[in-house]
Amino acid sequence: MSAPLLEIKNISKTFNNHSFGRSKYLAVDDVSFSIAKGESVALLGASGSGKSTLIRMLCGLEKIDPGSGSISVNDRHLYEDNKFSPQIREIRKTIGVVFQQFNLVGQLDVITNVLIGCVANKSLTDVLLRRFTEAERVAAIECLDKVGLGPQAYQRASTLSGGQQQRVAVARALLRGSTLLLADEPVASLDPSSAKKVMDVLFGLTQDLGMTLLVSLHQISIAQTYCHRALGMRKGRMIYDGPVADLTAHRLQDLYGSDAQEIVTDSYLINPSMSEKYPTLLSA
Ligand SMILES: Nc1ncnc2c1ncn2[C@@H]1O[C@H](COP(=O)(O)OP(=O)(O)OP(=O)(O)O)[C@@H](O)[C@H]1O
Repeated sequence: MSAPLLEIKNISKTFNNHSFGRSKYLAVDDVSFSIAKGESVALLGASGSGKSTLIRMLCGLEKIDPGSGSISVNDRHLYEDNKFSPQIREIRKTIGVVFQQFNLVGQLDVITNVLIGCVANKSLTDVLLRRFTEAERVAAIECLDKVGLGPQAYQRASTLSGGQQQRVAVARALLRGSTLLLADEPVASLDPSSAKKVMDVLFGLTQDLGMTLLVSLHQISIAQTYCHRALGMRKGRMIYDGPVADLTAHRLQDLYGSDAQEIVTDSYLINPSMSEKYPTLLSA
């Protein structure tokens, strides 16, 4: 296997839980894993298991607990001496993030939403006045073409479907030159057909452009269709790291507890062939 693009060692995240006096809540508990360049990996786990917190830590939106470990992307560390590395802006440029919420400015056209992705290289005034060079516009259209949205470049973002808006978010990551894509439940609020288009784009990019993908998902069938490997979280701990094909009914029970039945039934609606893999869960 090639050298890891993303390497995580023993990271933890503790939140102050204000609802219960001064108690602390360990949302991510001593997690370690690595992902090689070009891999597509599914991040699975029940609601509240820590997937979003982990993704937010990997892109530097959430700080890891002091002294709890390390995160490196392409051999560059996000943290040095418990602080963000001086190179954090450069490292962040190599990481594209797609969230469940579309995060586009609905009143702006699609191309401007993509160009906002190069904001790190421009002054705020240039961005607000939409002062982009011809070369930047051409590059943005190329990225939109890669996600199948070139013809929609001058349409208002608010007129796009949810799945199209997710693909604009992917085009934005492409324009930034990101080599690592982190997607946090990117298809959770989409119908099956739009979800398929978004996953086709995410997976196609890892195949065609050698990008690396970590995607959190609720539907096992989507993980099985697009990813060879899965990471599984339960109560903040990483309890599974292996082939998606080896996620037996027993392992799903470990991951999802009493929700395993519901997760498999939801996936079955998208992919009826699940009945062959999980007959016991589906007939329960
Ligand atoms: N800012 C915060 N302050 C306090 N607790 C938090 C905060 N963010 C997350 N948590 C808690 O950490 C735990 C993990 O949350 P997280 O959102 O990472 O789970 P998840 O696996 O992504 O869930 P879902 O699939 O529902 O999005 C939850 O119990 C959540 O309430």
